[in-house]
Amino acid sequence: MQHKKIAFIGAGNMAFAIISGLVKSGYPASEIIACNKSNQVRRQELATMGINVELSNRQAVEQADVVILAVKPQMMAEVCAEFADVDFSSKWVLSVAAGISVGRLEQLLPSANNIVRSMPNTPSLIGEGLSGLFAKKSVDPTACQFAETLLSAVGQCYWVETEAQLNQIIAITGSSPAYFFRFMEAMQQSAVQMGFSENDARFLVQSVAVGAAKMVVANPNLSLATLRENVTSKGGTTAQALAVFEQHQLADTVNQAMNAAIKRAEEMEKSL
Ligand SMILES: NC(=O)C1=CN([C@@H]2O[C@H](COP(=O)(O)OP(=O)(O)OC[C@H]3O[C@@H](n4cnc5c(N)ncnc54)[C@H](O)[C@@H]3O)[C@@H](O)[C@H]2O)C=CC1
Ligand SMILES: O=C(O)[C@@H]1CCC=N1
Repeated sequence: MQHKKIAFIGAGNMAFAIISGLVKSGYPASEIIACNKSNQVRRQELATMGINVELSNRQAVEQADVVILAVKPQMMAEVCAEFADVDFSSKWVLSVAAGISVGRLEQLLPSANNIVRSMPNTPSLIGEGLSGLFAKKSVDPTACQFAETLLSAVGQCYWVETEAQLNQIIAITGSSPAYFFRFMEAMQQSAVQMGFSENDARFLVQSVAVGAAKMVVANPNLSLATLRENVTSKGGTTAQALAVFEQHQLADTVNQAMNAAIKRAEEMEKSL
């Protein structure tokens, strides 16, 4: 990848995941600037990795070829106001924020004409991320390519045609690591109630989660339904467990949850 100067505005969980992946993939730490006003421990951690740590968002932006907006959506307007008058015409912008549309970013940074919106996820921290990407047709293809190469350092990329689809990606891959964690948490709680220690319950649950996920990947020709059916002996234990999920309308619950995530992203787009 061409080594451009990249400034991360906000260096919390998501930015740290991307920065770690970039450095691991060989991107020079000296070409990365990270700005994180409120977390001294994180700044120290970044400095130890050889990242240039800046306290001023504006100074970080001024030095950069590529600006990655990685603050909480609720902070975005306030943070962009600090450098709204910087000339962005030769800079590329990559936002990872949920619920901030390209149109809104164009308002916040009027001279920016190459804005790519993305929706990464936290498995990026271990190189297993999935990032949705969206850009208007007018955006420089080299900026799109750079964004894709950058996010490929921490996982896989998936371009969407419309910005509305990026909100769907939030529900499908951005928020969803938490759905799986919640499910595993519930299984762990149940195992603890049976008398297993927290540690043993976690070991058992995480082992099966990894095994099940690897089976999905290893068997692209088997549908998820077939993989489920292969576990489910007629009149056996799994059938009884799955029947309880059905009684409680698992599929409908998941559908409602994912639509709630999309609705929230749309509300944020209107209010932020
Ligand atoms: N956590 C996740 O799974 C995902 C998060 N995102 C997006 O990433 C963005 C960041 O989220 P997280 O990393 O989870 O949040 P976070 O709270 O871990 O990180 C935000 C960071 O911004 C820093 N910050 C606050 N005010 C600042 C300011 N004025 N100037 C510079 N830095 C400032 C904070 O110290 C904090 O470390 C959000 O917009 C979120 O929508 C996107 C995909 C997944
Ligand atoms: O919960 C959120 O709003 C962010 C976006 C996707 C994951 N975390």
